[in-house]
Amino acid sequence: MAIDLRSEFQAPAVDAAADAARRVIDALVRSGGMTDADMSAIADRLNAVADDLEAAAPPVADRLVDMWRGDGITRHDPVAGPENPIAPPLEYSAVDSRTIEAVTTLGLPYQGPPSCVHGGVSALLLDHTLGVANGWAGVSGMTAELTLRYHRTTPLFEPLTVTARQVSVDGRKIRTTGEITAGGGTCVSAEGLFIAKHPPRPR
Ligand SMILES: CCCCCCCC(=O)SCCNC(=O)CCNC(=O)[C@H](O)C(C)(C)COP(=O)(O)OP(=O)(O)OC[C@H]1O[C@@H](n2cnc3c(N)ncnc32)[C@H](O)[C@@H]1OP(=O)(O)O
Repeated sequence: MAIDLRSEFQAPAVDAAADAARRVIDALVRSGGMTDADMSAIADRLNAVADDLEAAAPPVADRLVDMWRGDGITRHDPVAGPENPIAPPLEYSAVDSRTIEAVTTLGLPYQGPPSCVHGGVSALLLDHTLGVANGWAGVSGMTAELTLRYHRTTPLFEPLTVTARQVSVDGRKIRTTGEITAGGGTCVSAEGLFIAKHPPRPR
């Protein structure tokens, strides 16, 4: 049975605000200049929201400590972080003791070729997912090499499955593979070399 890999910490109101920001980003990209909305007024309203947030935000050093509390999966990262509006976010489940997966559908903010996912976004999703698979398997590290093969374009607006599996651990060298599939076919495959080393968590 799939195991949900969410962080031990939850903050539903923060996640709801990040979801709202994702909607705003998506709607802005979708609108562009083809809108009857008063974009100057919208810019004023969005800046007012940012003013409120900035006025109440903690010092960055304090927030960094908060971001890195606990030892499990993070909530702030740009791939799976529910509190980071640039994350889709992916929601991981464990497939087995060394394999994880997430299903996501990406929209216009992540576009590269027409109606397709940007190759750099695919690389981001895979790098992070390989890293999380390592954490799940029990030995993790930093990306030293990431080799990607783009087999076919990765569609927007369709469910994508992002999978990663830790293949081997040899001393400090961790080898991990992954792929993004759509409709059962492989769009992007990845091979990563990770070195078991971690910058200290801010405390
Ligand atoms: C849960 C969260 C998941 C997050 C996943 C996200 C992943 C990331 O984004 S990590 C950020 C991106 N990566 C980085 O910034 C890494 C930057 N690089 C570094 O910090 C270092 O070069 C690092 C850690 C990779 C290796 O440094 P260091 O610990 O000094 O390794 P070092 O002692 O030189 O080498 C150890 C072994 O690895 C090998 N190695 C190191 N780097 C590489 C490389 N790029 N390619 C091939 N082999 C390498 C060495 O040859 C050596 O092998 P051997 O033991 O056989 O001689």
